[in-house]
Amino acid sequence: MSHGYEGAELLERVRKANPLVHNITNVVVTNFTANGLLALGASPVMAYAKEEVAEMAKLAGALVLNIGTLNAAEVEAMLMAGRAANEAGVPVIFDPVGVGATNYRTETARCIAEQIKLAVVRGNAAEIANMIGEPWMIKGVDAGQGSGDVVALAKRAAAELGTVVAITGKEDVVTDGQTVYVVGNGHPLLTKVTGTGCLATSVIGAFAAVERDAVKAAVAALTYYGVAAERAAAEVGERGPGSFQAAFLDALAHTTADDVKRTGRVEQR
Ligand SMILES: Nc1ncnc2c1ncn2[C@@H]1O[C@H](COP(=O)(O)OP(=O)(O)OP(=O)(O)O)[C@@H](O)[C@H]1O
Ligand SMILES: Cc1ncsc1CCO
Ligand SMILES: [Mg+2]
Repeated sequence: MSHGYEGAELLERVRKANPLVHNITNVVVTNFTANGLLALGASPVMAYAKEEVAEMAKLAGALVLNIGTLNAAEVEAMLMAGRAANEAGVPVIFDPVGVGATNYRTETARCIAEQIKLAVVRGNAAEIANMIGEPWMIKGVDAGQGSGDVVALAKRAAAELGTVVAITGKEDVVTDGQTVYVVGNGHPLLTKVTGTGCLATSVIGAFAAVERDAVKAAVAALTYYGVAAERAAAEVGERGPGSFQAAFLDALAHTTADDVKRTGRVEQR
């Protein structure tokens, strides 16, 4: 799929299926995540109460867990939702926000990875390294980060976690520990809007809802996402992050399968 061809087909499947994506996510990105999923053509729902999360997770096409602003009640709800999703065969996607910054985050993330069968873990390089106890700077992830190192890190993480791992950054790396894909699309303005990583994780959820091969789903999602970002950046020109955020939501809605086919840059490593 060197030209994003398979990913293009998957984008059409997402839009046709309009999958329900159940998010238990952080308070910073909730609205942006819901709007991004709507723009894509999926159906977002946020539900956090332990009285309803299991029921909602079973209804959904995918469950997305994000520990960005975690607390004890929410972690309990995530585990309940995750177990219900696992029982119902609903793919669970995990975003280990800020793992390594505090012991609570690190312990919680590892607990979720141990107790819940995860389809994809999506984080930046520092978060993925910290998931498996490897030292990695929390800040300055992009500084001098050779993609070769990130590929090796992603493979180690996938092997240790027993799940597909997606590391985002200048290039996105997706692997099940064996096959590795690198997505070249994206734009630096994505790093100037909060929650673009979190939304990427939820978009992977929408693709995983219609494609059981989690590597394919994650590659297709991130290619589409990067292509949309490039389109938005071209539209905003010299204007800044605020304009980009709005243009990016528009681009998520307007980016077509054909755009992905033409401008997607995916290579197998
Ligand atoms: N330097 C860059 N150039 C192009 N695209 C980038 C760059 N850095 C990140 N991206 C893209 O930005 C999106 C978010 O990835 P990133 O790794 O920044 O997530 P994150 O650190 O979890 O972000 P957040 O926690 O703010 O949501 C991805 O689609 C990724 O490809
Ligand atoms: C800024 C911030 N703080 C906790 S979560 C979050 C959004 C990025 O994930
Ligand atoms: Mg993040």
